[in-house]
Amino acid sequence: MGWRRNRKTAAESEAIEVHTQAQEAAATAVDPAKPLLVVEGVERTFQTGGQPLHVLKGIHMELLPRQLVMLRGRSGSGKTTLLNMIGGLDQPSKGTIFFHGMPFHDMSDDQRTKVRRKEIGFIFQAYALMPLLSAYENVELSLRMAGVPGGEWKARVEHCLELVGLAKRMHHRPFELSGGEQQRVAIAKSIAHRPSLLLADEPTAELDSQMAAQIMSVFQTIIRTEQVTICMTTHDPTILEVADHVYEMVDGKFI
Ligand SMILES: Nc1ncnc2c1ncn2[C@@H]1O[C@H](COP(=O)(O)OP(=O)(O)OP(=O)(O)O)[C@@H](O)[C@H]1O
Repeated sequence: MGWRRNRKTAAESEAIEVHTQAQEAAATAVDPAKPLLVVEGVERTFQTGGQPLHVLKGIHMELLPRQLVMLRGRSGSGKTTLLNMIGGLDQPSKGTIFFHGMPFHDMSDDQRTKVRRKEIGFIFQAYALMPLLSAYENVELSLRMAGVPGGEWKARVEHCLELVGLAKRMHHRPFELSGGEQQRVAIAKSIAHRPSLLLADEPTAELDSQMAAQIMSVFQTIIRTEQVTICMTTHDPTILEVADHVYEMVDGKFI
C-alpha cells in the first residue's frame, strides 16, 4: 500500500481528513443495525527472505454495534494479523476495511492513529500495565494519553474500575493483584476513553478457566453499559458459547 499512499495528493489527503472528522462525529450516534466495521476481500502478504508469505487470503467479515465476536483458530492461522488490520495498526495488501465508514485501507498512519486513539481500545494477553503505578493510576494514565480533560478523570477512573469489579482494589499495584485482576485493570484502562470498539488478543490465555469466565462476564457487562463492540481472538473452546458470532480461521481464511 505504501506506493499508493505516497502518490496521494495533498487535496486527496485533506478530503480524507475532512471525511474522517465528519465520520468521527457521526460515530458517536451509533445505529444498532449498521455495521461498525466492514472487511471485504482482505489479503495480507509479508515478504520474508525474498519470498511472499500469504497470511490472509480473502477475509470478509463485519462487526455490528454491541456484539461480542470471536476469532478462533490455530496458532499461525492469521488471527493477530487480522486484528491488527481491524485496529488500524497495519494495512491490507488487498481489499477494504471500513470503520465507521472511514477507509482504513486507504488512510495514512497518522489518520489511522487519530481514529484509533479516540475510537478503539486494545487488550493484550500480557496485561501491559505500568508496574509502579496503582490500578487507579494506570487507568488515569490512559485518559491522560487520550487527551481527556483532567476534570473528568476521577469520576471516569472510578466508574471503569467499578465496572470491572475492582472498586476495592483501586490503589493496589499490579504485583499485588492476581492475573485475572490485572487483566480487569487492563480492561478498565482500555475502555476509559470511551472507544466504540475493543480489540482483545487472547485476553484469557494466561488465566485459569474460572478467571477466564470472569473476564467474559466483564466483557458482557461493558458491552451492555458502555455500548462497545468487542472482537477478540481465542484458542479456548470453553468460552465460545458467550459469543454473538464466532469466525473460525484456518490458514488465512474463514471456514
Ligand atoms: N510482520 C510479519 N512478517 C512476516 N511474517 C509475519 C508477520 N506477522 C505475522 N507473520 C506470520 O503470519 C502468520 C500468522 O501469524 P499471526 O500472528 O497472525 O497468527 P495467529 O493466528 O495470531 O497465531 P497465534 O495464535 O500463535 O498468536 C505466522 O506464520 C507469522 O509468522
